[in-house]
Amino acid sequence: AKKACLPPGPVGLPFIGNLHQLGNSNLHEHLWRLSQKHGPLMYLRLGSRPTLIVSSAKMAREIMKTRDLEFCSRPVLTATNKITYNGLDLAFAPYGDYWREVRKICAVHVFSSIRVQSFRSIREDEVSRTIEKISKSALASKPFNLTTEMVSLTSTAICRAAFGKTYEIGGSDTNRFLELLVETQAMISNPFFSDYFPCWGWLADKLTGMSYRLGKIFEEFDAFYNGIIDDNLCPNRPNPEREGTILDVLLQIYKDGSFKLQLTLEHIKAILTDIFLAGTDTSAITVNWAMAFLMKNPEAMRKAQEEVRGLFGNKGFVDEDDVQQLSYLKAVVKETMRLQPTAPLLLPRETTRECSIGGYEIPTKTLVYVNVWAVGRDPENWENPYEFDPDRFMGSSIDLKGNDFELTPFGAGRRICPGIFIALFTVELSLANLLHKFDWEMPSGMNREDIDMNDVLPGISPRMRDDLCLVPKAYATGHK
Ligand code: HEM
Repeated sequence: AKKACLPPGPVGLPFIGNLHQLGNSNLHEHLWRLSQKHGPLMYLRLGSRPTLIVSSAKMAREIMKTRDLEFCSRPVLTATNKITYNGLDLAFAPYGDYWREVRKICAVHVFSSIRVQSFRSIREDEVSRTIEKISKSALASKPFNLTTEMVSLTSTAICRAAFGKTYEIGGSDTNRFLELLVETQAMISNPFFSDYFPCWGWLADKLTGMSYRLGKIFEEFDAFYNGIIDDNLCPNRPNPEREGTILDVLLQIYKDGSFKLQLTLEHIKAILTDIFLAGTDTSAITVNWAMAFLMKNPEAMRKAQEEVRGLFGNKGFVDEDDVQQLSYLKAVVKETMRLQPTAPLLLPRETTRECSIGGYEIPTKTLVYVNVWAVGRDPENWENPYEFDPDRFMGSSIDLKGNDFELTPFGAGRRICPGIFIALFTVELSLANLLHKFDWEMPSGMNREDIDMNDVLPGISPRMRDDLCLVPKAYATGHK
């Protein structure tokens, strides 16, 4: 029989494979360096898991388009499996009938353009409240923490879309819920031994206390959801704020059984967890990276501000219709996501069966990471790849919606991010208003070089270790 030829990769150690070769933070950068030596299809063994790292646009197209069906499952990992009620969600469910059905339900009822539009007023309202807060800070000429504010904005907007205004930030329940989300992000960024050493890993996870912490987080989430669901299902407590929320819509499907798949409350809770985990930090972090790039590139900042002020200088607020005219701003977002994609390795995928690609054999159940951070810096695709230059996208047809494989920060194919439009609306609207209403300066005693974009906290969506604190100066626009 023909001997399977695995893609090249660094030589590993017995037992742990290549685990010891992975740095802790900037994993994407580390893998990029390794792939420069070994090629755009690189094979690693993480403990007992075969792993493929994909680092070129050509190979990304093979994986997410040509061979998407073979590469579109997800690995069952300890942390995500637990918090998604054993994969009853959308993002971490393995490929199969179940995932197809849930994806369909969500495409129609959660992510459709009608639904996304129905939450427009929430986004605009939350952005304008943030702008008011910043205005106060501008009056006092005080530094403003953009990082925490953006997280608060996106979390509040998603909470309102999911549950209604009743559960807005400020209530102690919701604050605890948001803390839980932060703890969960940390949990899913931390590898569990059981993910790589199935025989004894569970014991190690128990000894390190990881299993216990995970169980506690899960119980708290579950209790929070139970409270909200009871409240929603209680006929004696009608509340117009809840109508049309994501939870309301999913509970309707649950009650009238109108889908092929019988939705249970556990499915609903798992889907909500996805929306919170995927939908809050990601958009906030993207705005944060964009502002950091603009601070370091004053010429791009000037152009972006001139555009939005030139077109809407006489308005008090730039709304979502206006944003559609801001082509330079959209180029800034693309350029940000090229150089610093929010999820540099996308979400992990897993092969559904053994297959061959690029002349190599890939075993079934191989863990697959597409390194879009590496693709964004590949001189094959980009001129002066390390330069932040939004102009490269002006007049270019490259979009980030999964059609152009040199720029796929939202993934592509069957597993592409279904929240892409919610995300882009949120990011572009926030950024447009931050630039329209304020000039931004470094706090006294600091200069632009002090913004350290290389020192990042590890995770699916790495973020700068230091919060981005800037001094806003009100720019006189027209009337409200
Ligand atoms: C800037 C913001 C965002 C970025 C960069 C982002 C990126 C991604 C990426 C890279 C994937 C994996 C794609 C793949 O495997 O090919 C993904 C999946 C997903 N995203 Fe997003 N996302 C963002 C915002 C959102 C928002 C706002 C929501 C929901 C409200 C959302 C919900 C999801 C879900 C449910 C999945 C799983 C889809 C599946 O596996 O079928 N995302 N996202």
